[in-house]
Amino acid sequence: MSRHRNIRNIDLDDELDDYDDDADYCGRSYEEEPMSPSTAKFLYQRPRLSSQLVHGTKLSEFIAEEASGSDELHNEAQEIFHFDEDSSTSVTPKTTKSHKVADQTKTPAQKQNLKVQLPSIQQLKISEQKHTRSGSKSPARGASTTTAAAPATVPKLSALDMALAATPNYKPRSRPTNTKESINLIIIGHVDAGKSTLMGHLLFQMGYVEQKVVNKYKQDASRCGKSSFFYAWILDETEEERARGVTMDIARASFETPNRKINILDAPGHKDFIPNMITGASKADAALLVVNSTRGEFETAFDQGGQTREHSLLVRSLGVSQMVVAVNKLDTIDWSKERYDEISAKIENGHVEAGEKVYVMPKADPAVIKCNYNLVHDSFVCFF
Ligand SMILES: Nc1nc2c(ncn2[C@@H]2O[C@H](COP(=O)(O)OP(=O)(O)OP(=O)(O)O)[C@@H](O)[C@H]2O)c(=O)[nH]1
Repeated sequence: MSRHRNIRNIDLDDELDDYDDDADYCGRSYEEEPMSPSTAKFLYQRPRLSSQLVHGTKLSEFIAEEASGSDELHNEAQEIFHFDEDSSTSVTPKTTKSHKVADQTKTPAQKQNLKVQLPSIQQLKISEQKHTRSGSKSPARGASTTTAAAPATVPKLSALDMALAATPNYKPRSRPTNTKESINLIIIGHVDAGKSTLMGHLLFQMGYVEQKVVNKYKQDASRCGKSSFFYAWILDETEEERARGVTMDIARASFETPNRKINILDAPGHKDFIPNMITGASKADAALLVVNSTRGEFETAFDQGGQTREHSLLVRSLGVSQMVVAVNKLDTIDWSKERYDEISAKIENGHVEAGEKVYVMPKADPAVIKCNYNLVHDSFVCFF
């Protein structure tokens, strides 16, 4: 048997009758179920609008009655709507199509009886008229905007004013007055050039690290067989970095000169940690390139695919245009002036061509370094 119904010849009236008969299709008909007296007393008895809106009733009176003694509601209604009760003009409701069809079937007498006169409202003024358009070409629209002007008593509040009013104790945050110029200085260079040692020693000489801390690092480092790294431990703080004697991530520290605050970003020199170095370089304002002057070491780091060139090119591409070069480990070349000149010429020729400002400065053994005091006073006069 086909499960499809022949809907072409279906009688819709019969179908609707059947639908009424099956009112309790889902179990029962709610209309037929008698309501218990206890339930009925909780039902809201809505007052009939037609009984209250008798001929000539003003909307303001209706609101006042509906409030039934509630002065607050009455006042609120009066604030929102402004009525002109002397007006003779009335507003007739818009009739829908179905209403028009129903009206055509009624006699004129019936129409007269059924006519409900709505309250006379000449002007319905809404405060805070927001929908005015200055560029409107319609005269009617322009006229309505002038009559709908907000009364002088209603203050016009912007969203910001209202937010500020909601937070009465709001005070704009003032910036601290003691602001030194802050410089992010990234320390770059080939692995084992002596970056962490140089910075650790600098911080110690400036009094940012206590003597007893350095003594402890000295003891612990020598116990681990890394005695020469005790200054580097001031910045290399993780267990793995100390055990391997290699900086793996950017280490941060800062010191202050009379006019500036210098934020040190000690970058890892090993090529495996180039991404970490780039992260630090992206925040840097200036760079300190540390080169190892030891014979063979400088050449490896500078010419033979080391990180000296790579780091300096990376920081330059990230917007760092000023760089100081510290020629380190001069003790290993017995303070040779020739070697120092050779290295500094190589560096200056390799960078000045690119328009960089490069300052090459000598750097001695950490134990005898003499640049620290002068660094504090913004002077790069060093002795070697
Ligand atoms: N002889 C001598 N050795 C130095 C000098 N500066 C640092 N060193 C030694 O060089 C080694 C490496 O020093 P680090 O400070 O760890 O070098 P680094 O550049 O920070 O190393 P990474 O961060 O791992 O790239 C350590 O054994 C230091 O003691 C120096 O001026 N002279």
